[in-house]
Amino acid sequence: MSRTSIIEVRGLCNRFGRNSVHEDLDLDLYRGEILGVVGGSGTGKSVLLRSIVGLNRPVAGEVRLFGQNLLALPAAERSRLEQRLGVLFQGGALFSSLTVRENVALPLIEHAGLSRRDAEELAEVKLALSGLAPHAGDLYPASLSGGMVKRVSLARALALDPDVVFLDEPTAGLDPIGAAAFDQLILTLRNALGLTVFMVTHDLDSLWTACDRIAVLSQKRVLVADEPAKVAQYDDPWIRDYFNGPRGRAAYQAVQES
Ligand SMILES: Nc1ncnc2c1ncn2[C@@H]1O[C@H](COP(=O)(O)OP(=O)(O)OP(=O)(O)O)[C@@H](O)[C@H]1O
Repeated sequence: MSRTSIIEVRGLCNRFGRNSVHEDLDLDLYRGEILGVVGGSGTGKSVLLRSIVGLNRPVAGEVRLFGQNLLALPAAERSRLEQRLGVLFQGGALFSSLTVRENVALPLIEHAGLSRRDAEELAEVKLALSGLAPHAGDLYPASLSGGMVKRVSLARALALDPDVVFLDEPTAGLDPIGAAAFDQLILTLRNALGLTVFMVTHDLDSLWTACDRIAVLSQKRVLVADEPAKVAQYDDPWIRDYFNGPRGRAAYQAVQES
């Protein structure tokens, strides 16, 4: 099957003072895939995500989105391109003073120029798509469960009909049933909407259940990016411990039995 790369990261370098996070990192994201990004704590998974969506300026390298070098574009074109990306941040990053409906409507008002009324109507559609009950729109973020926060954040990430969604640890803090339901939601949305998904995760169940490929960050670069079964066999001490430790084996077994 031929694959179309819609995001190409080449020679990416990120440094914060003396802390070198990425050196010469390459990665492709293919149209329609769910890519899981894993690595030890502090290996730069979130910094990579932020570099691709334009929230972190790398010291060197290229990020090509849909064939265009993001970092070389004038601000207006860059912003247009960035609107084809939706982001679900760790913790949700919802505005606490706005209702759920207003949170999801905001990007539609600010970036798509919709009236408040139209934006709120469309927000309801996105909330339903993310598996939330109709009354959820009236709630404020403080009264939501962890699973609901993730779903509202997903609805907001989907507000502008992005081609690609970036999920930063979407199942962190959810109980196993909530996490499994979220994995299924991501799979359903990818299949129904043709989304491409970049998912930073520590969740072994998500990796085996939802991901087409896994990229492992180690030693400041992508050590390997391949199908889950191939990555699990890769000869590297961190990968061996991660996939073949008790939790890794249990997650693999659960997927085999399902
Ligand atoms: N804005 C920043 N200023 C300075 N250092 C930063 C900044 N953002 C990230 N870092 C550093 O970059 C490194 C990678 O951070 P990052 O959050 O990407 O790691 P991660 O792989 O996502 O970790 P975790 O799995 O623990 O969430 C860390 O050493 C972090 O301290």
